[in-house]
Amino acid sequence: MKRNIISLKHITKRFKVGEGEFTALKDINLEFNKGEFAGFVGPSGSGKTTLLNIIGSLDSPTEGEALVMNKDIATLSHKASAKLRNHHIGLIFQVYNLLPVYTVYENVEFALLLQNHTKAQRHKMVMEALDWVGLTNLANKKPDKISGGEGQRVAIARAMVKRPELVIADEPTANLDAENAHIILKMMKKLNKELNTTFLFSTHDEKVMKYLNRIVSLRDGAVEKDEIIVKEAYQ
Ligand SMILES: Nc1ncnc2c1ncn2[C@@H]1O[C@H](COP(=O)(O)OP(=O)(O)OP(=O)(O)O)[C@@H](O)[C@H]1O
Repeated sequence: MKRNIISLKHITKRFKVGEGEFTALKDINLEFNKGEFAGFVGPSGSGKTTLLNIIGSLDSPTEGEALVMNKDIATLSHKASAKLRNHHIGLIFQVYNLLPVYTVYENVEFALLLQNHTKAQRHKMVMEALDWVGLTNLANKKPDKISGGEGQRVAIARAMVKRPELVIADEPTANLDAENAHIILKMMKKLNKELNTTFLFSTHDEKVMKYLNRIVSLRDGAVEKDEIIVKEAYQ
């Protein structure tokens, strides 16, 4: 059965620019169900990151209602939005943002420290997440001793270790070569199928688009097209 996980109604986002305002999102209406593997595409400046930031409760809309896992992003307190992110949303960015003084293991474990797990539970969860991305052998390495592709795989493990319902990936392949891009996309697709995690991307990358089950095209802050992709090329 389909379960709604994101409901965006009449979302508008305006930024103050000098004395005036810039409208980055204009009346966005979209619904996403649990388990979707979807992406926002569109030219630079079309509003992809702004929209992902609202869905990820990193920002709030100026107008409209954004319900994410039944939580109204516009009215969440600072503490409640941090809790939503810490427990239910995994974030992956173009830059991996690994903490350089910690090992791969510790970087992934970090995502669990705000939750109430014992050290033994954390160990099991971190090793499982590193296993998902094929990096258990690098657990004790520092980020400067691993490659860019491996760094992004650690970032995926860090996002997935708390088994979030939703993962937001903003241009996750932008710094990767084609081979590494396909490796991480296959990993994310596998996690999407096995754990039914919902993935939402922002991308310019044709390689990413080939994996998506749904492509929402944005232009000038509005939805231009919303396509469900029936045939899955890489399955
Ligand atoms: N904090 C801000 N203040 C002012 N304008 C902003 C702010 N954040 C974003 N914008 C503007 O909103 C528009 C949409 O930006 P956004 O980053 O969402 O686009 P994007 O589609 O993700 O672009 P890209 O593909 O280049 O990352 C851009 O014109 C941008 O300059």
